[in-house]
Amino acid sequence: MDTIHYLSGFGNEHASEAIPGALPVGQNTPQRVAFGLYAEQISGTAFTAPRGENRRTWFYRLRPSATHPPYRRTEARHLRSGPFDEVPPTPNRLRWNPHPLPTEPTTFIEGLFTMGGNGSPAIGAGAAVHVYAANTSMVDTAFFNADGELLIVPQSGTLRIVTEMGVLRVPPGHVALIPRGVRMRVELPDGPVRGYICENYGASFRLPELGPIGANGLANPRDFLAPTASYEDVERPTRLVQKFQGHLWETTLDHSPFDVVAWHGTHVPYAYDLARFNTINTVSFDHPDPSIFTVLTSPSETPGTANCDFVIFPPRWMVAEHTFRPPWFHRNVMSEMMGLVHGVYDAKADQFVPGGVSLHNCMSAHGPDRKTYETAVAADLAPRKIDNTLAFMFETRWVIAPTSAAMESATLQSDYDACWGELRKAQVPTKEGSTP
Ligand SMILES: O=C(O)Cc1cc(O)ccc1O
Ligand SMILES: [Fe+2]
Repeated sequence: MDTIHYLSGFGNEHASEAIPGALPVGQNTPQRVAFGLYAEQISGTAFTAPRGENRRTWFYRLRPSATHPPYRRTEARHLRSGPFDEVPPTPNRLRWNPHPLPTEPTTFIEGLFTMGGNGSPAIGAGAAVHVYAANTSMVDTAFFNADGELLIVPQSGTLRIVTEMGVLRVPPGHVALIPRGVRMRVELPDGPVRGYICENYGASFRLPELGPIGANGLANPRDFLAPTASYEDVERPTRLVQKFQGHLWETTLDHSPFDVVAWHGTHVPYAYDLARFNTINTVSFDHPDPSIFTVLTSPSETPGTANCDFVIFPPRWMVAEHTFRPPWFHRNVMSEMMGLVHGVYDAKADQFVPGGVSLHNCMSAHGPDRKTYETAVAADLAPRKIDNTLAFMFETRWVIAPTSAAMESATLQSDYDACWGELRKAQVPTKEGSTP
């Protein structure tokens, strides 16, 4: 396994050079950059975005990215983008089993399968949810997404993600955040992989405000790790594939695009170990709203109403007294797509399995399944650790429309509704005069 060095801190102005002296000091674009390197800026926000939001990085590279022939359209297989209008959005609760691992050689790009989404890259709002399943490393191939950033949640198998800024190692239980436009090559050092992706068309993910929680807690900035510069001086034909307005385009370079010798900036990829999440929850009674578990948020223009939140349900102690401890029954204005990295999710005793997906759209009634309910109302409320589990949710202000491929997939469960089917009616004492 290669040793990877990281820089710590979400949103920092990071700087890294693979060769001492490659990074200009005190300015971005010297007349002549050291070693004849090319200075090139990538921006992830408008130049004039407020300081706290502004994201951009300066690369110092062997060749400018501009040296490429035209792109041509290429096949997108099961990768889709907004507008999600293939099938009418459904108010029904849906759940899918995991996608099988491929039997044919399949890379990360070829193994992308879009489950659904909202908004579109054309309007710069909304998010798509993809799953991936792959068994082959990308070789002499690079990918970037012009449509938004990618939050990658591995469920099985480790990803080694080579980016323009350096290398990230992302096993299950960790996540990777790849900013819009940044080139990546996904390698599978330990064999086949499967996982989830939130493709965010809106404002980039950031740490949520902490309000009365204070200055520490939830995901702490220093646990987000950016790569250090490492470059390839490779002159071999390389396929460069991009997703642009929902379609895949490709061109062929005569060199590796991972030729950045030094860089500095804020538009950088991160890896984050979800075990570092400082989970905060009730120590008295009642089950708080799951916003307490927000790792990252993409805000919309409406305060407090996210374009998309990334929320996790990690191992934690349950201590609430005189409380129904699992997630309650609810109908939410926000729409929820969930996945499970491993273990059992505390609202679903059965059939929500690692690698699976569930969808509960705006106002669709859901909550604990029957078995969870019956167990929880009968439970002795000693402190109990929910352990060996990691579920998560992409929660968004807009309805998530599934793709036609997701609706037609053999992985779609036909009997999800049945998990709430046999909940017994409450027995209230008969009140005099209550019958018409
Ligand atoms: O539906 C779900 O399982 C997600 C969820 C969890 C929770 O603890 C409270 C509300 C909610 O939507
Ligand atoms: Fe929910």
